[in-house]
Amino acid sequence: MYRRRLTSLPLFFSHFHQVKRADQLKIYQAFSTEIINPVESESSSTRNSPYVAFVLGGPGSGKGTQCLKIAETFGFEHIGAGDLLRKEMYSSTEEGAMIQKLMREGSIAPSEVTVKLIQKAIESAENRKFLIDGFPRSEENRTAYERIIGAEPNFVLFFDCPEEVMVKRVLNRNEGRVDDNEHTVKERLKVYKAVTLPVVNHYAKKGKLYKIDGTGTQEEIFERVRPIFSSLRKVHKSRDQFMEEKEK
Ligand SMILES: Nc1ncnc2c1ncn2[C@@H]1O[C@H](COP(=O)(O)OP(=O)(O)OP(=O)(O)O)[C@@H](O)[C@H]1O
Ligand SMILES: O=c1ccn([C@@H]2O[C@H](COP(=O)(O)O)[C@@H](O)[C@H]2O)c(=O)[nH]1
Ligand SMILES: [Mg+2]
Repeated sequence: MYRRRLTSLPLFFSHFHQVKRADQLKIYQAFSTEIINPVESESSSTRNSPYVAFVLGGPGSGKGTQCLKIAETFGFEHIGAGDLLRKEMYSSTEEGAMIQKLMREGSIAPSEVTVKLIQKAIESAENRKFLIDGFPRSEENRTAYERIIGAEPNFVLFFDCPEEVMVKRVLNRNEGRVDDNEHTVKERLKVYKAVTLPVVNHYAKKGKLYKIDGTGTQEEIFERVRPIFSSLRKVHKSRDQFMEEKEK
């Protein structure tokens, strides 16, 4: 009854119109944000389990920049997988040296290492709503997360951006990152196309992907992201109201 009532709410879809693509995948179009079969995952109905959005996109697509805005506006905890690994990298352990080498090469760290760091970050946060930025980067990362954490993400944001725009942004970043150079960016792009895009496709097929146009100014992009999170707020408000009524 509870689920039926929830799924009948016209929440996600009220300001999106449905269109059909040539490949017959149903998509929902809102401004320039594509929402591919959005569904509230089963696990999100458990009130105390963490609410997780993965944030994917190529190097320099603006994941970190948009995550900061989302976190500030909508009260999510921002976990940057790359940030966790960078912290580890400076820890002068053997693992740190291994991570530095991988980052310089633009390769992906072992799943066990990244997932354990993410797990620790989730467990030590008071917040229960998370943006996991830059993860999973491979199908193997994805299955390791599901196995270790025991859950799928509630949904996935994907910042879609042309290669030349991403490269320009990365090379202008100027934050002293070991991987912000022409050689590593090329390698990262290869890895992104070969290994990360299949993960994006996986979530599109599962109806969990929000594809966002990652071009334009930071503010323009955030206005494409905003309706997704505003809709979630409405979902949770309605759910809380429903539970309160039920408990009366
Ligand atoms: N819309 C934008 N227009 C111009 N510059 C941007 C835009 N969004 C982000 N930037 C800048 O581009 C650089 C890369 O952005 P950001 O770090 O958010 O990308 P990212 O997807 O997290 O990249 P990475 O995967 O390498 O961590 C940063 O210097 C950021 O300030
Ligand atoms: O899940 C992950 C995330 C990151 N890495 C490594 O870190 C760099 C930088 O990551 P950003 O998300 O762009 O900050 C990335 O190129 C990988 O080398 C990883 O291995 N696994
Ligand atoms: Mg980043």
